[in-house]
Amino acid sequence: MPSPIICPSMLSSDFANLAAEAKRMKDLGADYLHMDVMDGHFVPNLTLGAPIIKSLRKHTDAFLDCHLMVSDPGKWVPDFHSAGASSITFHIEVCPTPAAAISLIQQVHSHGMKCGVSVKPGTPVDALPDEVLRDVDMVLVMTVEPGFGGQKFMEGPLDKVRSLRKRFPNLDIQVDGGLALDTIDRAAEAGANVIVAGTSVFGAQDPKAVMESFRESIRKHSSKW
Ligand SMILES: O=C(CO)[C@H](O)[C@H](O)COP(=O)(O)O
Ligand SMILES: [Fe+2]
Repeated sequence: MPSPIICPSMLSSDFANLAAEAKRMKDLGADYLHMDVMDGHFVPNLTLGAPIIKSLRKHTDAFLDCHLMVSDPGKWVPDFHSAGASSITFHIEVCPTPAAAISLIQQVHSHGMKCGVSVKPGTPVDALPDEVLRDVDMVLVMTVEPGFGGQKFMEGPLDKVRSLRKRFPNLDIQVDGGLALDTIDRAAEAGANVIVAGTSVFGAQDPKAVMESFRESIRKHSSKW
């Protein structure tokens, strides 16, 4: 049974103190640090790229879970590898065919990184065929439109989580967007075990308690998956 993996989204951290924020989250129990990479093209926002990952890597041995919201992820794989990224999650919407997705997954793996594949809220689960899912380490089901932190959680995408969990009982299924104390149970019940949260963790009085509640919710629901 997949175990809980809690990933604070550094998008909500104080970027001017990124190394200290990373250490704080690790010390409070984070499993992964989620790094939102946006190119101003695939999504209408710009955030960070490989140079920031490289700077941060000098200060932490944390698992850097890089969510690439970019139109041409393959172009950036070598840079993220050299920078010290632990994993790359790309969006299936940028792949013209399943073969293109499989080739990208192979490229990421050949650079020694884990690879995830993500779907936007409006993308059907059929966009993720078995031959793609067999090759990935994680699937990311977006529960907001990618581009910005602090948005309202969307319930609809949880049907995709349910269907993926039925098909792949051992797969790491990540959800991202609007995860908080009032939404975690729905995501965990549906079958998500990897939780990204920015606003609800960084905005909390007690981020450690929030992360521990997420973990508890997954433990509670995973026995019924
Ligand atoms: O990928 C993202 C946005 O595209 C972020 O990871 C996500 O929005 C996290 O922020 P919050 O928890 O505040 O919703
Ligand atoms: Fe993200």
